Amino acid sequence: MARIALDLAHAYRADPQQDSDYALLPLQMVFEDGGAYALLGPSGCGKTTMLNIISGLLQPSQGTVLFDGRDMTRATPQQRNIAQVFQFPVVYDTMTVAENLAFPLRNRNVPQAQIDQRVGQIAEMLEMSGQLQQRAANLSADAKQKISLGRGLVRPDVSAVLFDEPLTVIDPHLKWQLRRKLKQIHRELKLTLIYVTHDQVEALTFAEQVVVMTRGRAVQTGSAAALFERPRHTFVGNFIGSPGMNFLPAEAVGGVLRIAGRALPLPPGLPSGALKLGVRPEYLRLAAAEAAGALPFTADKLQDLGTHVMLTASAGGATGQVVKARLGPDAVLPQVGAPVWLQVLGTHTCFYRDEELVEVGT
Ligand SMILES: Nc1ncnc2c1ncn2[C@@H]1O[C@H](COP(=O)(O)OP(=O)(O)OP(=O)(O)O)[C@@H](O)[C@H]1O
Repeated sequence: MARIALDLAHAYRADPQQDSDYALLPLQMVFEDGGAYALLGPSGCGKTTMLNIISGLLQPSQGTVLFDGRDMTRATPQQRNIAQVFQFPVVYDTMTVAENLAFPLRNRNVPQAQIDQRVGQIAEMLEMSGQLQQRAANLSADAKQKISLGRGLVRPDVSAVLFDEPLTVIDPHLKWQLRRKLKQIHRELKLTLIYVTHDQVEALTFAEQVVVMTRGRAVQTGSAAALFERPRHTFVGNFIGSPGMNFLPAEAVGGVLRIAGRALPLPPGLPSGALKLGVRPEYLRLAAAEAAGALPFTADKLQDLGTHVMLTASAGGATGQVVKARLGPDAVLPQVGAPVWLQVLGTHTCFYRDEELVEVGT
């Protein structure tokens, strides 16, 4: 296992001139030894580029990759001792499941007794013990991908195991089981795992630390709770959560907070000027008319989602801003088309300037 430190940037084109020429803008990042990380972001944000730079399939156009303080920037994947699991199964059809799992160990002349022990352990973790003697050729795509996962995890001495969207081909129900399984495997094997995905549920269930990326930038690294509670960037607020955070344009001026033509009490510590107020649907509560920290909206839509009702409401005035509020079972539901007051200020409310979080004591 290794502590992996990146201090680099990458452009696929020579002589990059502007931010958009970079697949990865200059970044510093550390993956601690034994940690479970996810790289999360939309298509094209640079996840695979970062993964390939860690594995050694790609050399960064500038900067360094350190493993335990050693410069590995120019080292090959073999020298880095990395295991990789890709989107699609990489298995030998003519071999049995056991032979496939043993392959990475046999390649490194690990003694047979150790191979048997480790293959048995991994097969048990992946619930494949009953299939060890079956030929891989006869297995389903799901089972083959489980073998690929097992082959990635079988060597105890790797620097890290890298996963590139490994559950894409997996049936949705099994996917859910495997996500939880991988988390358990991480706890038991204590390998450094780095997992690329564009699926927030996958990232948040699997990883201890999620690196949220957009357009070549790692905008926040944090636990699921931190990304939910204190998104450091509006992109994170919007990308994490379903639906994402609500944002309202605001202005701190003359000792008040102006939003949608109304003046609210100014939270302490907030700098003056243009801001965005961010509040998650989970924290946007119904309020009494004219309550402090609340704003009037019009109830546009109510969706009963079984465990809760999702209210869609719009602010009056020039902004016409639309927000979503997740109403609990005790909420007195407004009539569609009727005015509704929503509590926008509270301990969970965040403020953003130039899309970055402003730290305040609300
Ligand atoms: N070999 C390449 N040559 C030129 N540009 C590339 C190459 N690979 C990726 N890019 C560009 O670099 C940027 C980042 O791509 P990357 O594949 O790292 O993103 P990603 O987040 O992994 O996306 P996806 O989820 O679609 O795989 C994109 O703009 C992409 O078009």
